[in-house]
Amino acid sequence: MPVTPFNHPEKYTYQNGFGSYHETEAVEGALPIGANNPQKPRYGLYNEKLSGTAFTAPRHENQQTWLYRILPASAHSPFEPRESATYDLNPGGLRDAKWHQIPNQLRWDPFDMDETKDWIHSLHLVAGAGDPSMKSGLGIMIYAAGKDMDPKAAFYSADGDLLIVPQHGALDIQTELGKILVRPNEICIIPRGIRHRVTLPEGPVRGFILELYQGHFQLPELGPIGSNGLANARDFQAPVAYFEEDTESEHTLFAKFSGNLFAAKQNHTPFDVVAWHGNYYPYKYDLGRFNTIGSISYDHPDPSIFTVLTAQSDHPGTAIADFVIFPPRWLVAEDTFRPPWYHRNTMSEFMGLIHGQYDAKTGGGFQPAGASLHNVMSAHGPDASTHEKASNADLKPMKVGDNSMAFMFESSLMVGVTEWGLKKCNKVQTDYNAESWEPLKPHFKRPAPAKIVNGKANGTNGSQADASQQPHYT
Ligand SMILES: O=C(O)Cc1cc(O)ccc1O
Ligand SMILES: [Fe+2]
Repeated sequence: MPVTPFNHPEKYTYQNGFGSYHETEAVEGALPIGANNPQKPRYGLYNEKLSGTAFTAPRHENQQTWLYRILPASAHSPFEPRESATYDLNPGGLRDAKWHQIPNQLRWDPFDMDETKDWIHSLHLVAGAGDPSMKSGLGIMIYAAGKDMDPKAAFYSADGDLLIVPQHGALDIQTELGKILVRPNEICIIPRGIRHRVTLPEGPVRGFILELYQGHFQLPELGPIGSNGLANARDFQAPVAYFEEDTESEHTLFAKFSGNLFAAKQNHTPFDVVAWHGNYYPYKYDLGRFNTIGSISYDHPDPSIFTVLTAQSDHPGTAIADFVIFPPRWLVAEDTFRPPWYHRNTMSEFMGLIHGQYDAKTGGGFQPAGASLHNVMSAHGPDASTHEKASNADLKPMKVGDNSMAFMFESSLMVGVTEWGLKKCNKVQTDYNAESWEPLKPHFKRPAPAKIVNGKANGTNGSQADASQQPHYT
């Protein structure tokens, strides 16, 4: 049987654990013992440190990795601007990527595939907040590509950590620290600065990216849930060291720096790390492993119970970005309107659909590869057809989201939309409100007049007055 990317015994090998200190060597003995930067590293390698946090970041936040490589990352020509007339992922608005702050609920039809693009050129900034040059905020991008990156090219973003959410097609990501294969229903994080090359072993790809301009993702606190649940630490996978040996041919190193593209030349492969140890590395996670927790009595809980990863602001519990999923799950709540409630939020909510159907939007307008944005205090909730179904449903235990996966990038920041996201992509639905909420009918029926005295039923505090109105469970 020929060795393909999918049956090669060693091509995708991972080490498990979130935030773990990992060490890995592709050549036995390449990792120094009891030291980080020996005078003469084994096998003539160079020592190099990659810092993902300030040197003096507190120990529990500190992230760095030591690399043992054939040539240092600095061995390249000066960077030159590339595609400066067209490439713009800069939210500062050099050309057309300025944030438009608008209160409208927005929804996008599925974003198009674009088979003419490679990974680097496939990125489109749709929305976000803040500024990578200030290391503040986040960017939300769409990618759609059909071409492998050049075999002699590598790319990194200096702007932030890339949380990649594939919607279609597999990404074979060769990173400096090893190889990762990511498919839809999995996610991958490539931290700031890590050089990578993306090829497409199963054809065209499309998906979503949250670029975190500040901080790093962590697992959410579990509180009373206890020591297991939601995304379990052992299910996060980091690659093992894997290197190429090419110190002759010309390579191009692309950098996204403050949203602009630059390129430099070097006459050796950037993927020459023979061994590494540390806690700053790319990793992947299979969303199918999420341990979903929900109400087993009554009421619809906050969606924070579905948080996979969170990047906290300086105010604990308030996120710059939460990555939340809506996986297949059982709904059993009694006397409950089971879909999400009608809602206004001080946080902004950008949602996307990977596949299937989202339980708050059964009207058909929220489609796989499509997205929606409910910004700070923009009112939203189930569409009219969902409300109609859910308020009359027989409340048997019911599985929702079978073969489905929606997600949310939730942020405490007001999220602006770029010119591309608003206009150029040509995907914004004009009938979102008209289809979703404007058809909602009033169902209010005033109780018999005798019961109302000064706005209070029977002259007492209305809400608790009539115990027969309260739910009771047997
Ligand atoms: O708006 C949405 O669909 C996301 C969402 C889901 C949920 O279960 C509760 C609140 C919420 O904002
Ligand atoms: Fe919401």
